[in-house]
Amino acid sequence: MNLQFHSDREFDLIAIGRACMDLNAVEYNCPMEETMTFKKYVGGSPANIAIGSSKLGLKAGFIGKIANDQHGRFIEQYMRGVGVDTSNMVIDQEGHKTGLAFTEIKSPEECSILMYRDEVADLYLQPSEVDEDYIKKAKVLLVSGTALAKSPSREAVLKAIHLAKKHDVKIVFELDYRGYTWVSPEETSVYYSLVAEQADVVVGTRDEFDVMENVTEGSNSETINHLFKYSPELVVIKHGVEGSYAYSKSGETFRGHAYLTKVLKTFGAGDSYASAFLYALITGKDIETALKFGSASAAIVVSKHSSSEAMPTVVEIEQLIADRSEKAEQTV
Ligand SMILES: Nc1ncnc2c1ncn2[C@@H]1O[C@H](COP(=O)(O)OP(=O)(O)OP(=O)(O)O)[C@@H](O)[C@H]1O
Ligand SMILES: O=C(O)C[C@@H](O)[C@H](O)C(=O)CO
Repeated sequence: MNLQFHSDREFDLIAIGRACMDLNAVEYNCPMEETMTFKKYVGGSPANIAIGSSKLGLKAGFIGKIANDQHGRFIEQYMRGVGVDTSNMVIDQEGHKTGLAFTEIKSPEECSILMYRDEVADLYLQPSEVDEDYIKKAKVLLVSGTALAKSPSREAVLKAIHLAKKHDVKIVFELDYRGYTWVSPEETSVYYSLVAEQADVVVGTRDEFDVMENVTEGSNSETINHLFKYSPELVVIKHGVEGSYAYSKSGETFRGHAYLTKVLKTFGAGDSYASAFLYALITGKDIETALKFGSASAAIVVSKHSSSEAMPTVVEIEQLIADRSEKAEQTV
């Protein structure tokens, strides 16, 4: 199965949501309380996905609001530097700040993120700041679930989805759940369901789908039975190091295996997976190959320090896939 995209669009992918800053612990295997140094990177799931896609050679754009200060300028310059179109990044004029994510690397298996997201600029994106002429130039609109957490960003995203539908832009909904920003699980479930039912592709972890359904320990079959009654053509459910599944509306199931690697930290897996998975789909590869691309990209990023700067090239991804399939052949 291959998804079909418009071939005549200027942008392969436009992401909407937050562009923030990651402050990653420089000391490994150390609790946050004792960590003294942090290295800054651009962060925020949709920004990471735009950066990852651009490094893979896609033409990526970004819609979001950034702070009118040194941090906001750092983010815009970095994203422009890696080839992301930043013409539709809006500079906040009301004193809102850049969202921060401090990461703790207690051990490769025990990582956590401490988020500072009060009054963050990204959640103040206004519907009037979403431009129809920009959206209609895209093959894919990548929507981050966190951008639905508060108004006016919520309405800005709903407008972008409406415009994407109007211009036949494929909507990819990355659930990207960050509990901290939401008022209640019920509220999250309402907005996640609303957007997932309108999307063409929905991507998330099993836990995030449970949040969408407001259940504990939901099942993949119930998730797809529900979503395939609506717009989605493809649903991707990730299970961490256990790998991932892609389900098509036509009834096929594809399994993606994680590539085991020397893990430095676990965060960044989801964003690198999404950018390489989408790269493969948009460039016409089949779902099995897209799953391999996503898994290989994630394996590369979890072995490195950052989420954004560590995003791999196509050559690195293809090399890892080739090395592992050669090894698998040797062990048969
Ligand atoms: N420890 C690991 N080693 C190798 N690959 C991994 C590891 N953890 C995750 N992956 C790969 O990354 C994919 C996505 O991981 P996961 O399900 O943890 O997503 P996520 O929770 O969205 O990630 P994040 O931690 O960035 O939020 C997995 O399907 C797997 O292919
Ligand atoms: O999404 C965030 O706001 C934080 C990310 O930038 C961070 O690198 C991460 O969690 C990636 O999964």
